[in-house]
Amino acid sequence: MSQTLKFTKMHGAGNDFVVLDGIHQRVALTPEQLRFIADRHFGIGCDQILLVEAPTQAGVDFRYRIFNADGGEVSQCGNGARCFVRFVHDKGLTNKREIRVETAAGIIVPRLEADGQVTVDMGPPRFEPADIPFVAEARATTYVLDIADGPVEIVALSMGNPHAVLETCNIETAPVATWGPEIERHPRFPQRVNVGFMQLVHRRAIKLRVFERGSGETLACGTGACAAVVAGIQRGLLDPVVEVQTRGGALTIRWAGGDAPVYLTGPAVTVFEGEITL
Ligand SMILES: N[C@H](CCC[C@H](N)C(=O)O)C(=O)O
Repeated sequence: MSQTLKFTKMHGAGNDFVVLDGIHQRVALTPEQLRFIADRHFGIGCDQILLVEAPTQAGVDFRYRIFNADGGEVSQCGNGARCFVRFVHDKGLTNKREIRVETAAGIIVPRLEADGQVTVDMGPPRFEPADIPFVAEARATTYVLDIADGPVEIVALSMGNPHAVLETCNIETAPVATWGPEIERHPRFPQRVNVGFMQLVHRRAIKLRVFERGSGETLACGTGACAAVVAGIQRGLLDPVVEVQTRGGALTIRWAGGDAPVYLTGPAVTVFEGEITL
């Protein structure tokens, strides 16, 4: 039985999404159909598919589900959260400029700013290996991971999704294409991992490239930007407010440390509307 779905194509700093309203249309997609939608040659093309649903709990405005280009459902997407609030506001699904959104990783609070940027309370980072998840004897600030090219030092943490952050001295020549897929699937990350390569510019700016779990290298990764700044602050290398320069644009991350939430600010852009029959 074929289905025709209305969609909106959006991006946050070049991390691009197909956004589906699952409230006013029935959306039931298999992993194969999700992969087709994400395919940049045979489908629409995107890094992730975002599904807007009615909330399942009180005190929340919407539910937000995220699917990577490989068809797998995941629990958090920072750039997507910014596009989410722009979508529901522009589609008249809410007149609120700040909304509470239920995700598989917990509640997030995106807010439309007066200047058109969007700020998201992404919640606090989590460092316990079991929460990431990451196989380690005990929690540590950094870990040594054995890969084909030898041991590499990483910071491992969760922003509601798993992240490994490495430091590089040159973001342009960093081995994203080789170390990225190897670390993504490293056996110490039982649910795989997003792999960030961070170059320090100064205490209030970094450059970042991310090989994303389930999607490959993207032009920007919101939770990856959060994870990289948290890792830098944890290691005493960064101040509490940092500009993250990605290939798709600039994001701003704020974190006061400890159990404080991480705030992500950046753009959310609607590119076009369309329909697809599956
Ligand atoms: N690839 C991520 C999901 C999308 C995250 C990224 N697009 C963001 O903006 O945070 C994962 O598998 O956890």
